[in-house]
Amino acid sequence: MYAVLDVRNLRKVYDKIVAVDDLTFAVPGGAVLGLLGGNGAGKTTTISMLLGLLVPTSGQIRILGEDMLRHRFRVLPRMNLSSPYVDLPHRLTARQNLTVYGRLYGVPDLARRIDALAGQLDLVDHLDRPFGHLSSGQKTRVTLAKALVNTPSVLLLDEPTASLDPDTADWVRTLLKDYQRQTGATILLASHNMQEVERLCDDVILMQTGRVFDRGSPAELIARFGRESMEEVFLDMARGRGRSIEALRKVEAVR
Ligand SMILES: Nc1ncnc2c1ncn2[C@@H]1O[C@H](COP(=O)(O)OP(=O)(O)OP(=O)(O)O)[C@@H](O)[C@H]1O
Repeated sequence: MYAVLDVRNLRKVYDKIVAVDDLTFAVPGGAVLGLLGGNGAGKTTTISMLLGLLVPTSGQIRILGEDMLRHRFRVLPRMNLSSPYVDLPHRLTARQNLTVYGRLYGVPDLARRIDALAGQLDLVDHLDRPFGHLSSGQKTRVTLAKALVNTPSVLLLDEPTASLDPDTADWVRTLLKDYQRQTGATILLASHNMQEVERLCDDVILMQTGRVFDRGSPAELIARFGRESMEEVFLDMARGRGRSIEALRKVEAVR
């Protein structure tokens, strides 16, 4: 099957820290892949390399068939990102910020698109307020509107519901799932929120210190770890109780 995201042997070393080590995965069109790992596992570094914000130490990245290290500007118009690390100019209003991004992406009928997103993300009353005056949850929703403004085919979500209250986080997850179903977008979701991963992801890579610890659908991982939820799977990995994919391969090789 054609992989919209195709990552091979990706590695990133910062000075002496190996942040991402031999990461390989492929995501078919329309799937949602979760990158799940604790603090410092390498999730944000991976997303930054996929977008071309960071140059990998080694490895290959193809997105929508293009080699990102050579031709990322062919693909970036069809991608977008939501991240708590994205800060928008504080003096511009939410609407002005979304207008700047919408124009950069050449979004047709932009005013209407912004109004529609504001409706979906409960931002109507905040559109004309300076971004810097918004609460952190309101800012997160503006950065989500920014991530959807160009109706991306590939959406990278780094902790998309960080700083949202549980109710808002819940309907934002529904909105993202609906977006994915309606547009067929391919989504990479980095998170340490287990509910989010269980709800949104078809496939999950458990990452630990830059490496793949295990991979499967939430149901497969829960069954393999003999647990009842992804929360328990995550705690097993964090406490060194699960089996890494390398260990699983060795077991399979012996059989
Ligand atoms: N600019 C940098 N310079 C040096 N080391 C870095 C840099 N950015 C990240 N690192 C290191 O790389 C490793 C991976 O960090 P990364 O931010 O990718 O993890 P993460 O999985 O996104 O973590 P979190 O859940 O805490 O956001 C960490 O050990 C971190 O300290």
